[in-house]
Amino acid sequence: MSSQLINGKEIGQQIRVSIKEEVQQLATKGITPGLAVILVGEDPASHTYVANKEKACQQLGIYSELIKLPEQTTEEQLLQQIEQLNSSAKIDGILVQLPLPKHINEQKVIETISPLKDVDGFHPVSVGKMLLGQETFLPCTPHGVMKLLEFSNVDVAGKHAVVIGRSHIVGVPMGQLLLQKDATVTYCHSKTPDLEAITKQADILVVAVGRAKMIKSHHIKEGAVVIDVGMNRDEFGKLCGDVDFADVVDHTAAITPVPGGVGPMTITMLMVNTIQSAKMKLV
Ligand SMILES: Nc1nc(=O)c2c([nH]1)NC[C@@H]1CN(c3ccc(C(=O)N[C@@H](CCC(=O)O)C(=O)O)cc3)C=[N+]21
Ligand SMILES: [Mg+2]
Repeated sequence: MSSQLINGKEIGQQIRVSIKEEVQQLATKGITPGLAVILVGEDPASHTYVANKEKACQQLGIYSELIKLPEQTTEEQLLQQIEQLNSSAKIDGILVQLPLPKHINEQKVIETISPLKDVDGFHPVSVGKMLLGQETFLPCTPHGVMKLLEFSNVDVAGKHAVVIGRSHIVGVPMGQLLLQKDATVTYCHSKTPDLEAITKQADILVVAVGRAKMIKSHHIKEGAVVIDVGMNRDEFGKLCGDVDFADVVDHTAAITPVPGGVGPMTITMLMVNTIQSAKMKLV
């Protein structure tokens, strides 16, 4: 079976072209969207993501501030920094890169970010609105996956969508967004007794587990659409997903690669949310 490669880099760029036009429109009204990214500590993987976000901002004409804080930063200092950004007129979006050092309470940090600037969509107010289908900032990765499906002409309505993973950041909101597009949704996780029995029924399979190449061809129904949210290093140190791409690809109707699939879309959706936030200044 010949499979369609869902190219997140290309689709992301396509969306960025229309975002750039929006930024130029806003500029004529004296508005420059602004994004602040706070990075605590020295995780090298985090630095790569942050660099990609900075690049995207530059490319699009979004003002960006990168705030690097040392590993030993106290929770109190971090909360103060966030409050300063909450009241800054130049900043429309605030992203605190996760995970944070263990001595800092992540939930407290997330709840300190103003819901008006919560471009990650992680604040309980944003999550609640998302669940109710109200307008809000959607979490970037699941939102990006929905855009990938849309741009690849994958119909969601009436399909059986299986999500593996139940993180608050990806798995849980992913299932909800699919449900809102009228999919029948099943969640699988580490306590699911017979994973394959469920994934074999998936028309659309989204994998967000964090285990290199765990999904093999025996998990897949012939002709399924497979979305790989994983971001791991294989035994050679090469970036790879949760799906064994080489093993699975010929059984799929469409599949995302890693890299070049979901990752670039996550960043594009962060830009979309930042502009959505800046536009609230218009009314
Ligand atoms: N508050 C918060 N929000 C996040 O959205 C967030 C976070 N914390 N912590 C870390 C994760 C991870 N994440 C990625 C974004 C883009 C790529 C990305 O651009 N990946 C490229 C290549 C990456 C590479 O080459 O290393 C790709 O898949 O093609 C990856 C990972 C956002 N995260
Ligand atoms: Mg994320």
